[in-house]
Amino acid sequence: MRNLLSVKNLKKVYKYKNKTIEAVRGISFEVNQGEIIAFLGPNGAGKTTTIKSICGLVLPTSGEINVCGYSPKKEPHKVAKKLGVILEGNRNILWKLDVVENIEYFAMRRGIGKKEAKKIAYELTEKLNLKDKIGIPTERLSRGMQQKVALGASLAHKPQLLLLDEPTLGLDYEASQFIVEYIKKLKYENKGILITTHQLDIAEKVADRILIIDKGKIIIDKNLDILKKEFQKKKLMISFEHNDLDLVKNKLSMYKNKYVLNADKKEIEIYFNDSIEIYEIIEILKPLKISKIHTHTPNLEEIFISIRGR
Ligand SMILES: Nc1ncnc2c1ncn2[C@@H]1O[C@H](COP(=O)(O)OP(=O)(O)OP(=O)(O)O)[C@@H](O)[C@H]1O
Repeated sequence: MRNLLSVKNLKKVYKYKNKTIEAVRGISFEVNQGEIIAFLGPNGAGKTTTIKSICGLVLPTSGEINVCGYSPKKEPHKVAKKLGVILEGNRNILWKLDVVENIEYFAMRRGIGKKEAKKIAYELTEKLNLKDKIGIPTERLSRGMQQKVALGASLAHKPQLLLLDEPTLGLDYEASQFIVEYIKKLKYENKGILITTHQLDIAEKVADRILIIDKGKIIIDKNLDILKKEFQKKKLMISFEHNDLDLVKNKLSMYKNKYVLNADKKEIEIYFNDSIEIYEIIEILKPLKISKIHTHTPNLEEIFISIRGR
């Protein structure tokens, strides 16, 4: 798998009036071909600063960034040819131009000839389902359509690495779904994609790997399936042949903070630290006629909440 982006020990300190803000505090990560990474974190965690540093829009305080072999600081034009970017708020499109003109314009700006740029523009317009919007200035399109235009513009020069900052922000279900499916297809064109979002369901649908940043530091960098498995281990659901959960309550008096009773489903959810503890709990509950023990696969939202809770 070829490496498309490497970020090493990136730091960014903003100075504003008398204040210094450590927005990014020494982060390192990589993006490879055919990989979609969800870059998650609370407001102000440092996501946009990182993305802007990769694009060369923010000058890092220290650290190294390498995009397909080039440095954003020393070789910005070469980096621009390899990178497709959607920044928050669609700033990479021209509002008076229609979809074809936008894509054509951005393709030519990245060095593609006029004839080829036109061809790409029509192809992408078709793929993005925007053919019937040709001739309409982008400012007159809906938010979802504008976002498709932005995606088209970011793909105009066939970049290898895509940085998408909140690509589905403010979009309805259908438009978000379209963008998600489109992004997934790009992975099979061997592109590498870094996507920031606060919509954890979107991250879960699209990502192979989860990168979580908090207060300028990476706290998680893991494959989504592995992350789910790790968190899965910590919770078990146990149901009984009867629905007398008071019996269960009495038996578990020693483990008061470890379980939640789920009366309508006749089951308990047990949170445990290690296999010894869960073995002990099961031994205690055995006489109450357990009918089923099953694990729960957490969704990304549950994982995120539990990481933040730590
Ligand atoms: N130009 C700037 N000057 C001063 N401080 C800044 C500047 N840009 C960002 N910051 C600060 O840097 C920190 C990180 O901001 P950043 O926009 O990178 O976070 P984020 O993770 O993208 O947040 P959000 O999810 O809200 O978009 C914040 O404390 C922010 O106020």
